[in-house]
Amino acid sequence: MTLESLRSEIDSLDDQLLTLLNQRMELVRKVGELKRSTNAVIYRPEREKQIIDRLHNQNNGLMNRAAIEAIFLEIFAVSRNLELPERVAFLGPEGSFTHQAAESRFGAMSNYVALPTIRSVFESVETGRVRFGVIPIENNQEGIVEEAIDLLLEKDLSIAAEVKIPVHFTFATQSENLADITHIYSKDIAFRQCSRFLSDSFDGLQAEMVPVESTSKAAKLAAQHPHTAAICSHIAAKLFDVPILFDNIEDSDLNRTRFLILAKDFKNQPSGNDKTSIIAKLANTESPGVLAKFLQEFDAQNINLTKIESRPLRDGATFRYWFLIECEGHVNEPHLQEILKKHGAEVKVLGSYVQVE
Ligand SMILES: O=C(O)C(=O)Cc1ccccc1
Repeated sequence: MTLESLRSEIDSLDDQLLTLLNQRMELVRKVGELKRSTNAVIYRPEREKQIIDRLHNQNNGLMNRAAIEAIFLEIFAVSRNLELPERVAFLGPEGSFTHQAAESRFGAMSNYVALPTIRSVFESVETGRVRFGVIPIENNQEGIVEEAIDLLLEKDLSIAAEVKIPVHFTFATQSENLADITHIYSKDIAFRQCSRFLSDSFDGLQAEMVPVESTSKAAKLAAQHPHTAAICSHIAAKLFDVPILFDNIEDSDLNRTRFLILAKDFKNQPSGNDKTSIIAKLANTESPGVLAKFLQEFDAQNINLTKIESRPLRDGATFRYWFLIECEGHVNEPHLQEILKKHGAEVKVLGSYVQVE
């Protein structure tokens, strides 16, 4: 086959793809009309998972699961945005890891709003200025983002989905010499994930670590101030035009961060592979065994717990805590309902959503 004929075959396949995509959009539009008449939600992560699973299982071509997922998530996002452009807020500025997490879910066509703090993302979802908000929640090497966990208690939002992405850090600065750097900007959890690089490179030097709201804010600052540096994403360093001195400075190359997609009053249908996040404010935790008995109820119902985090209740001068608990399964399942019914107002479900590997 000549190059010419291969190209013309590709062109003809592209024509067919375009026709098929337009037909698909038509059908999605009809689904949208039906949904609007019943006020149902347009974003359905569990339905998207079902479609990707089905395509992956029947696939016998060159495309692997990641490729199928990348292309179809974009098709889903384009379909939803033709219906009703979704406004999605994220912890900005542009180029943050949260921005990457948001784009990996909502595609290139959504209407993005970069906000300066995690709190402002919660508030814009709360007030309805945006439909979805994306925030970082924890890192697999360094643990939780405290501010995000505390806001889950303070605000009344639901978790619609989780996203996990690998995180690699770049050291960017206008200085040619490390000894000239007076300040290094980054997000607190990013400093923790690069501690070995920092102690090896800045031992004996004077640089001050300055925590700021996000790593892309750090890049923006490093672009404005010559004798400073940022620990940020490669994308943010490029975006704000800060020269890159080192890439991949994280302590662990298995570094991953988990993000949550927040929405107001959002409920997913069961997908068959779900996770549920619960806030537990247990009464009488001064008495022995209250927390232990609560956790045993999950064991008794054969429910696997995947996370427990305690955070201060901040009710006066006491040392009392609330717990963020995550378990496998969907809130509609009877064994989880048993526990929830028993505890009434002590527990609040933040959401059941597709569990991501
Ligand atoms: O600061 C950012 O870019 C964020 O999105 C938060 C964050 C920081 C460090 C690792 C992953 C996410």
